[in-house]
Amino acid sequence: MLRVAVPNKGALAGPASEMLGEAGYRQRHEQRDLTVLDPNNEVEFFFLRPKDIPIYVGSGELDLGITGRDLALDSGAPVEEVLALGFGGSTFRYAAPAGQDWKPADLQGKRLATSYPNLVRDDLARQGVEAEVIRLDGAVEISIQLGVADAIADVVGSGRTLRQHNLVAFGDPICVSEAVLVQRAGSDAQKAKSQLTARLQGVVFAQQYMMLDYDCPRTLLDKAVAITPGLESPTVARLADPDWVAVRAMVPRKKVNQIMDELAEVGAKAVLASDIRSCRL
Ligand SMILES: Nc1ncnc2c1ncn2[C@@H]1O[C@H](COP(=O)(O)OP(=O)(O)OP(=O)(O)O)[C@@H](O)[C@H]1O
Ligand SMILES: O=P(O)(O)OC[C@H]1O[C@H](OP(=O)(O)OP(=O)(O)O)[C@H](O)[C@@H]1O
Ligand SMILES: [Mg+2]
Repeated sequence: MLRVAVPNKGALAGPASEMLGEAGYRQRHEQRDLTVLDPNNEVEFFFLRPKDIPIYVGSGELDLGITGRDLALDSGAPVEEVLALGFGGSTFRYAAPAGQDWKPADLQGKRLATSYPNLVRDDLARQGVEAEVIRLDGAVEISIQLGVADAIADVVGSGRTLRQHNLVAFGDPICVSEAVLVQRAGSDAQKAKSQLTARLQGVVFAQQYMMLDYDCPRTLLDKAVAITPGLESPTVARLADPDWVAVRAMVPRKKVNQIMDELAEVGAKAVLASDIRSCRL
């Protein structure tokens, strides 16, 4: 039985469970359930705090876990990334009161509040800056106005929380994070682990691509295929009208509208874009 850790709360919990559901795994119905058995797939899921997940996986108690890259690094646990999952994207940054042009060197001798003390200490050491690191559990952005810190290092998503507290981020991001699937560093390749990884990879990939279908005059096919080369090569099917063909190709989701414009420009008709739920390449 494969044992897999999944975030039980916070920013990663919902998307992680959705992705596992999309990959065909049974997920919990009750928010409070701490375990779910999926006997058909021979997997047991453990719903844990995302911060604790690297500890369980690093100790070898659990085979795989979903957590944030930033949390995995801060934990210092011996885990390695198997797959980046494409959700929970954030940066981890220094921030301080607006109105001054802050640089990391300005942190010398200052009090710096954070929930990720190891990540911060490592970065300060790399930059040769000595600062007092104050460890807080959350709501770090308020610590400056409450007088316990001069600057912070915290997760930035949309940037809204920083703006609300009149703080500005500065310096290069300490970490560019997203949700990741981790295993114990150096652990063996195992069939059950590879199967779960491949299924998640299929969902991650499907979310990055869309399927395009369109009709195209046979004389313009080469131009259209150059716009939508597909992964291997697009599928081209005959239509009842011998002068026309139907084309089907996967395209990167981010470029889909631009590609549809280009196809329309070369003379394609009935251009349809649809979501892909999962795929195996
Ligand atoms: N606003 C956000 N946008 C994107 N990712 C975020 C955001 N907030 C947190 N994350 C990511 O989610 C992970 C952990 O955050 P989460 O809020 O789930 O845990 P936590 O803050 O430790 O728990 P708690 O909320 O109970 O204190 C990190 O990897 C972080 O990068
Ligand atoms: O840039 P934004 O989109 O505003 O998001 C960033 C905020 O989100 C997270 O907080 P969370 O909700 O996890 O609360 P916490 O501080 O208690 O962990 C993070 O710690 C920041 O405070
Ligand atoms: Mg949080």
